Parts: sequence; C-alpha cells; structure tokens
Amino acid sequence: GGGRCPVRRGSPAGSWGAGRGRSSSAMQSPGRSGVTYLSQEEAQAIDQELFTEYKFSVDQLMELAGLSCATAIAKAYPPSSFTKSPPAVLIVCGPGNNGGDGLVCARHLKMFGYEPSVHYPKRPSKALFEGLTTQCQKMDIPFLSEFPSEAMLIDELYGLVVDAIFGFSFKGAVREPFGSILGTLEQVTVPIASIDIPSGWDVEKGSPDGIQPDMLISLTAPKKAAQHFAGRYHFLGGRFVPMALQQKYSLNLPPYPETDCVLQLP
Ligand SMILES: NC(=O)C1=CN([C@@H]2O[C@H](COP(=O)(O)OP(=O)(O)OC[C@H]3O[C@@H](n4cnc5c(N)ncnc54)[C@H](O)[C@@H]3O)[C@@H](O)[C@H]2O)[C@@H](O)CC1
Ligand SMILES: [K+]
Repeated sequence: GGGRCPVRRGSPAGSWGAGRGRSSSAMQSPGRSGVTYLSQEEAQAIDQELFTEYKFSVDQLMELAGLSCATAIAKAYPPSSFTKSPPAVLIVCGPGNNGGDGLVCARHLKMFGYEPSVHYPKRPSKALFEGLTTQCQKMDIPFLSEFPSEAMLIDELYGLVVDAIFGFSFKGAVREPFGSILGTLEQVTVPIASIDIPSGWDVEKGSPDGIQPDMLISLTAPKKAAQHFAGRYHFLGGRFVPMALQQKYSLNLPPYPETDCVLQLP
C-alpha cells in the first residue's frame, strides 16, 4: 500500500449548468468543477426538507444512498483488483444514519460478489437499524464484536475499509469507541472509502491529522470538507434530489450519466 496517485485538480469551473437556479445563500462555495460544496447547516436543511416537504422516508433514501456507495466502490475497486478472492471488505458503522448507509452498502456489496464484514459497536434501538442488521445477518455477513486493534491485522484480512462512522451531523471531539477505531484506521495501508464525510473530519474544515481516505462518496452534494479530500476517487451518489430542491439550494449538480446512480467527480 502507501503509494497514492496524485490528485487531479484545476479542471475548469462551471462546466455544467452554471448560473441555473437562484443563489439561495451567500455561504455556499462552488468547488472545483462548479458543483456546490455545502455547509453543515445546508446539508441538514436539505435533509430535513427531503423528509418533511418532499415526504421521502429515511429508509428510501438510505437504500439509495447505500446502493450508490456499493456501486461507486465496485467501479473504483472491482473484485478483480483485490489480491485475494473473495474480496474481503471491512465496513465500520457509526451510531447514526451514516452507519445505516454502511449497513445497506454491506448488503449490496455482498450481492455484488464481495465478502463484507461489519463492525457496529453502537446500535440505535430503532426498527430501521434493527431491520438492516437482520438483513445483513441473514445474508451471512459477519458482525465483528471486537474491532481489530492492530492496523496490520486489518491490512492482512481486508482489501478495503468502508468508513460509515459519521456523516454530516458529526460535531466536536470524537467519543469512544470511535476515537480508538479512527486511531487504528489512520494507520491502515489498505484503501479507505468514506461515506459522505471522512469520519472525524470537521464537516466544513476537514482534518489534516485525521484519516486520509482513498475514496469519498459524497451523497446529495459534497460538503465543504470535501475540498480537502486528496484521495484518488471522489464520487457523487444519491441520485434522488428533485430538481426543485436542487435549484432552491443552487446545488449545480452535474448530470448523472444515463441510468447510473453514481458519478465520478474530477
Ligand atoms: N440527507 C440525505 O440526503 C441523506 C443522508 N443520509 C446519511 O445520513 C447522514 C447523516 O446522518 P445523521 O444525521 O443521523 O448523523 P451522522 O450519521 O452523521 O452521525 C450522528 C451520530 O453520530 C453521533 N456523534 C456526533 N458527533 C459525535 C462525536 N463527536 N463523537 C461520537 N459520536 C458523535 C451522534 O450522537 C449521532 O448518533 C449523512 O451523512 C448520510 O450519510 C442517507 O442515509 C440518506 C439521505
Ligand atoms: K463517513
């Protein structure tokens, strides 16, 4: 592991749909390639609006989000790129909806021919998460009761780690057991694919000392922290934001190709 490809930066800004919709907030910042990078507050406002105004259920969007993540992972790390067969993936799930995305992602990865294992140390007692857990268990996806304490062990057993610990609601100093887990993940050499936000990163400012994922799958729209992402693969997923909502928040999302649920960002 170790060697990472140089980042591709500096592609022309505003290459799609620039100027569409109205600018709803002076806080927004266009990232490289024109797509808007959201503040934490904006991400949470869009989330709320999808549920309250647009009447989506969490289950629906979580399914689409998790499927997007598994699809993006399969594009960046096809099973043939793993040194071992079947391709083993460790998915670490946190206590909120980001962790739920991870459970859905694990289930789809299994369907795609991967061998996922899940570590899920803080499980909310809600029917949604219990259901997602049972679905995984019934598909023979193992749940590890202990997190491997040595990074080397993770490197030996898995070809990829999926970080589904925290998403856009993360705030403050990391509490246990996630501090130790992230400390170990900082030392692994196999690639890390982070769902929505690299966990432990400030949602807007990032974290130079935190984990450095090789892949980031931004859901709905990238958050400001994504501007500090230096890994090889940045994908957009969660192709479920209605056009009126895209326009209200001036998301300026690039068009997804054909029927794809993910899109690689420059
Ligand atoms: N709005 C959207 O478009 C969608 C969002 N989804 C996912 O939902 C995520 C947001 O989910 P949530 O709002 O549930 O929150 P998160 O999953 O981001 O995290 C919140 C959880 O982490 C805990 N937490 C926060 N700060 C912590 C700290 N410093 N130390 C330890 N624990 C901490 C909280 O107590 C809470 O349990 C998104 O990032 C995305 O992955 C998808 O499931 C569906 C669609
Ligand atoms: K994450």
